[in-house]
Amino acid sequence: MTMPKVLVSDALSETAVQIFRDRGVEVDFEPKLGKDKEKLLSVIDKYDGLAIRSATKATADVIAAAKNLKVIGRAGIGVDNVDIPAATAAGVVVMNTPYGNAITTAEHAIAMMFSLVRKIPQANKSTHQGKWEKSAFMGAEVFSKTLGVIGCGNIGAIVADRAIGLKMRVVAFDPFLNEERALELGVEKADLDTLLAKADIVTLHTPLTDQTRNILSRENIAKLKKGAYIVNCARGGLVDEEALKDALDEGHLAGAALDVYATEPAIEHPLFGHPGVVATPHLGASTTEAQENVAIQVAEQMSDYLMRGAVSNALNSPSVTAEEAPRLKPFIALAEKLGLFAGQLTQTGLKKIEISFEGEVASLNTKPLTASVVAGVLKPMLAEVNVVNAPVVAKERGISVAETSRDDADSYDSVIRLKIVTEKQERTVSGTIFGSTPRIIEIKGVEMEAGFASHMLYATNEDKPGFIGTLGQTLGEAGVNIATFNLGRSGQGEGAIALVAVDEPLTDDVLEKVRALPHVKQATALSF
Ligand SMILES: NC(=O)C1=CN([C@@H]2O[C@H](COP(=O)(O)OP(=O)(O)OC[C@H]3O[C@@H](n4cnc5c(N)ncnc54)[C@H](O)[C@@H]3O)[C@@H](O)[C@H]2O)C=CC1
Ligand SMILES: O=C(O)C(=O)COP(=O)(O)O
Repeated sequence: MTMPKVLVSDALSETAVQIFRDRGVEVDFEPKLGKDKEKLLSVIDKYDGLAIRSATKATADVIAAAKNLKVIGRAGIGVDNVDIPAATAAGVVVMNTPYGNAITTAEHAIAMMFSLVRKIPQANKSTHQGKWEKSAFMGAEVFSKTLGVIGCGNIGAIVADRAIGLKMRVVAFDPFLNEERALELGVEKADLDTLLAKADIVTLHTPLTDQTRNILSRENIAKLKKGAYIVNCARGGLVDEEALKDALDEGHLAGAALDVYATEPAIEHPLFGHPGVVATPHLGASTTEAQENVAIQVAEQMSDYLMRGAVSNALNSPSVTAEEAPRLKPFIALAEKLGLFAGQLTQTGLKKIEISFEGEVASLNTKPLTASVVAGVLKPMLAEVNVVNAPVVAKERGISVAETSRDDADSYDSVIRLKIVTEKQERTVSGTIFGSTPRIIEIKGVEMEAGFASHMLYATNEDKPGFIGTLGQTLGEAGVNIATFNLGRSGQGEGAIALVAVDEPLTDDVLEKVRALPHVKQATALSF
């Protein structure tokens, strides 16, 4: 195996570099490269992995140029700088490092809140200038004030906890926050309008998505109490910056503390220089501790994926632990091959893919197996499909995917059964693992015992004497060498199946000759 190669294109802690190397991954550490889009585009095709923070924009054109890319690792939480649909379509796993910088970012939000209400940055500047403007910096207490937390996930919950420690009241708006969790955190769960009406200080902690973009719109800013404050240590796009400026200018808001901006790096900004604004340059995650955490985590996760196939904290692919990966490997190969088998026989009108995991395989993590089956089924029809995007592609095309499991697998240790339902018919195929090799054990209800080969002939015929001879002769005359020949039938004289492994691809000409043989119902060339 050649060593996979990773580009670190943002200012990650160098600890990451050592971890990559220790785990057998080659690494180029270019902490400023991500800011130079042209350069990134020109080198990215050399890499299997890309490790980033927020400065590198992994846009669709970068992903398209990254011909060998398998994984993007975000040493941090927000992935709004990664085009996840484009990555998914290209089969690139996108992972982040949740939790690693959450405490640090929550602490920054609390620090920003105090900076805001006690005017610390302004007072600091004035005092350094020798002005001693004691009366100019009258502040406000946070004690018994209401903090409105928009987005009460990892960071929001830590902010709420710290605020409660400061004896603040906390109101939280988060559609995914249930009553039990709210009770556990000691926060009041509210809808957005209630939060806006009650909060003395609002702090934002949602990801930037289509649903959250502009969540503090002009209209919602107007709903805040007069004299309220806004703290934004999440993403710039969550707040209407123009409306925020107007609200500050009009005195509707008392101040805003901003760590993040709609466009970054923010060199110029309508709010810079505003007396009511405290600004930091996206420092939320910038502590030694947090950067150490996220660098270690991203390097471990990316190495585990590139070296062992383990997937953790992926945003577009099911998780596979490092322990599971080697056990899953042969079943992933079987799942994909069964899918390919069915997919190559299915031309149109695919409606449903049913997968049954039986025996030991049912106790494994079957999500990646299901994704592999679906990718296999769709691949002959859609060249762009891969294990990462297969579930999404199936959904987009209205193909339902159903998965069942059962502990028992009759006379095998493990069986994967696949049923394809099209507008016209149903087709089944099942397989198992012998040693670590995938084998077919059933096709259309007919018991078989066959391996997969690069090139195969699949024929259905009437079970009549002479078929094997004529088929062998036809292939022989065409110069096609038979590697293995497997036959099965549902009963004497009934429908029969031939699965023949051949040494080279079958031409249309040969297939036509096979189809013309007596008793042959259909013949298809398969490749695996
Ligand atoms: N300033 C900085 O340096 C940093 C900023 N961040 C930002 O903070 C964000 C939050 O991080 P975590 O708390 O770790 O993420 P998380 O996923 O644990 O929490 C996000 C919460 O937002 C909620 N949410 C989603 N849509 C919502 C909506 N429409 N309205 C209200 N709530 C909604 C979710 O239910 C979830 O509970 C990240 O996505 C990132 O953008 C994170 C780290 C550092
Ligand atoms: O983790 C996040 O979401 C952050 O915003 C941190 O960004 P950074 O890695 O400091 O560029």
